[in-house]
Amino acid sequence: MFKKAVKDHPGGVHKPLQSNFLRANTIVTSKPSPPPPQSSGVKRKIEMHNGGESSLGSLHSSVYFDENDFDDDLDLDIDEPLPFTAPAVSKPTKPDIVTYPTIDLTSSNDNNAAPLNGSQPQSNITYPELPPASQERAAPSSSIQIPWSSSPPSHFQPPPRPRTLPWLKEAKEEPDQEKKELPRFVTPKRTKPSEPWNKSASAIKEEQKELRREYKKNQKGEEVPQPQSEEKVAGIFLSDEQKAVLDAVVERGKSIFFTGSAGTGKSVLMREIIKHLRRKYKREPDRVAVTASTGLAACNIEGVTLHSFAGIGLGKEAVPELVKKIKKNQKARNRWLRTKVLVVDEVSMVDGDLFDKLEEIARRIRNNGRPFGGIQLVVTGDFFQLPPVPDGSNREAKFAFSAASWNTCIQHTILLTHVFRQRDPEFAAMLNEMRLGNISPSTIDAFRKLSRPLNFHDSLDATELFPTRSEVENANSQRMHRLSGELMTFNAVDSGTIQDVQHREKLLSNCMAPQTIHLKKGAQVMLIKNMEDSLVNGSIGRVVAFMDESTFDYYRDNEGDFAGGDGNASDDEGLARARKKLKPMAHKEGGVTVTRKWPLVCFVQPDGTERHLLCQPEAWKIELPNGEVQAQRQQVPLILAWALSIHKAQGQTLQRVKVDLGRVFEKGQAYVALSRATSQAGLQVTRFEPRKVMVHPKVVDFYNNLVSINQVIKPKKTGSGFENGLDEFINAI
Ligand SMILES: Nc1ncnc2c1ncn2[C@@H]1O[C@H](COP(=O)(O)OP(=O)(O)OP(=O)(O)O)[C@@H](O)[C@H]1O
Ligand SMILES: [Mg+2]
Repeated sequence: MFKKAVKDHPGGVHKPLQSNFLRANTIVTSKPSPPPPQSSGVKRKIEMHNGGESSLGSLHSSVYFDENDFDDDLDLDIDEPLPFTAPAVSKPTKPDIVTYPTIDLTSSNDNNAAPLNGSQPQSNITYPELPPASQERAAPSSSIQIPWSSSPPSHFQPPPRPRTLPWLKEAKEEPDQEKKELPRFVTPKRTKPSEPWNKSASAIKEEQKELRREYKKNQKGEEVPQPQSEEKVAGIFLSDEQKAVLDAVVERGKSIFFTGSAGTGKSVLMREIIKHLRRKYKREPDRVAVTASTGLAACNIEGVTLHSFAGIGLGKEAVPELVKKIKKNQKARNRWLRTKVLVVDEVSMVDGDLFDKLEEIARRIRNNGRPFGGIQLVVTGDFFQLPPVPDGSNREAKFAFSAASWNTCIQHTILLTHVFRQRDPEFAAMLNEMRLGNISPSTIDAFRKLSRPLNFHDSLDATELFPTRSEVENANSQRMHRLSGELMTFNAVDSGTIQDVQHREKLLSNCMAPQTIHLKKGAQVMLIKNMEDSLVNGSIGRVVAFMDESTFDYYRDNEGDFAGGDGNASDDEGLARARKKLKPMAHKEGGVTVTRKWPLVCFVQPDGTERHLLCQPEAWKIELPNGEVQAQRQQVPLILAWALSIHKAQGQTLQRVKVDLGRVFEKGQAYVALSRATSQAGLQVTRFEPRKVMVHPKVVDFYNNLVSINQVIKPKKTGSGFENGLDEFINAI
């Protein structure tokens, strides 16, 4: 069957390279290969890493090392841009690796894998006669409401305990919190903000009565009806292609690299995979290691960096030394021994040499000759986005797919094709051209037209994306200075098992939440946690007041839409009046204690509705696979959002974005910045120059050589999709 497919589609077949034995690589794509791009920017010198002498004897010498977790991706929010080098036109080279249609559809058992140094196993290849995947059928309609955003799975969980009225705190705990809708400090959706603080005295009295009634009921043990939050975080409806990857990873134990352009739901899928893997290994949670290339990306999925997981410090030494180092570190050694599945997010920033080192370390420490010591790899990222950070030496960074062991470790490469972020197919196509560095004149024109200022009829500005941290800080502090209100400072509470405060701070400095955040009324902020289905990581809003929980509770329940949204003087008067009214009542009922004030933020939804959220501290964790929380930060879930670094914006979905391409200097940066936008109407691009859209030629080669499953499977005459649905699709990978 496979031979037949190959015969029918000879162009789709490439010879595997650099592989000691055949492993299957299945690539599912519906995109035709783009022409080779013009390469530009700094030319990278690629070196192949020699793993050093790998005498096994040396593994047993006794050198003691501490666990040395260096996590620092501050450098990614680069301080100073590198000088821009004129683009050098490079001839497309032969790819270092070819992901090839040597599809091992029969092998579902990893135990069959041969040792790296073993002879080449017989390729046992069959190929199903399947029509190509129907993306249209597979994916849910792109016009459905997007119910979630980038955040770790725990953020979708309800808050730890239900809200009770402050003076009912002593009331007995609800026996089954899971079953209840859990309200948060959030107002219901409203289309129009009404006048604030317009509560009449009689209404207040009525409210007092109601509260007393509820209090009495509660004393009698009756259930107090809790205010219902309008909607819960919606369930996840994965598309068929996402489900296929999930199944291949969780049920079939495949080592997978899934990729796709920005907004194809890689992060959503990865969170779902992690959730399922955790469920699968719930009795042995340390079997699943969740890692990412950078501290920020790791923090976003509540994992650790790959360096931290490996216990290799900066990982500069040769493999034998690193192995010694790990063996002397009981915790790190155990991690290597216990791990069954290694999740790696944002792999585009993982250095290829590091990948090879880790692969060899895994085989040696685990004393297992299979690829990556038999560990199942679940890897995701988009190599057209940010590349590995150069390590400071003259050596240029090398992509993970250029690692010698990449092809042997990754059994299947799957390209997600349905773009969820941009519902407008024309805009999605423009971004895709940009991604591939192959921009047509009409697309250049269309991008140039986006230089006009954005015009929205609310108080929110577009978030400006900058390549460097200093530009971001300047832009945000200039805007803060223009605001006249009182400056409120929120300091994080940090904790964790790492006792060395400096080390812990260094880890936490990569966290999205800052140690200290200064806010004023009127400040534009971004929510950095998922709170409700419409208040998600990436939602942009404006601080309208600072208030304590009781004040918020009271007015949420009474008036709901009390904050006018623009932080003007009448709000202040209203707030003062409200406090006056609330105080005597509170004391009468047994003591509302006026606690700390938190920022009240008015978020404007894409449909124009407003939600108010009292932003109280949330937690960010850096957690090892065994559950040890190395570092934790509790902070209000906000950052200033007039400006954001491209590094911090990576992975985000933003409704209004402004990018000056004149400032962009790194490959992939322009694409990352522009692809955050959900629509052309919400994107302003200035100084658009095709030469600023820099794409690494090696990345283009890599993706060009991903062979479409459509190319090797002869479509059935009857239709373009898999006739028997998902099962067929899954069987094809
Ligand atoms: N199956 C799905 N159904 C509906 N919406 C989805 C689905 N998968 C992802 N989305 C939405 O699409 C948007 C982009 O998803 P996500 O951030 O996971 O993409 P990504 O591939 O990780 O993008 P990037 O490469 O930019 O990080 C998000 O708003 C997300 O909620
Ligand atoms: Mg993502």
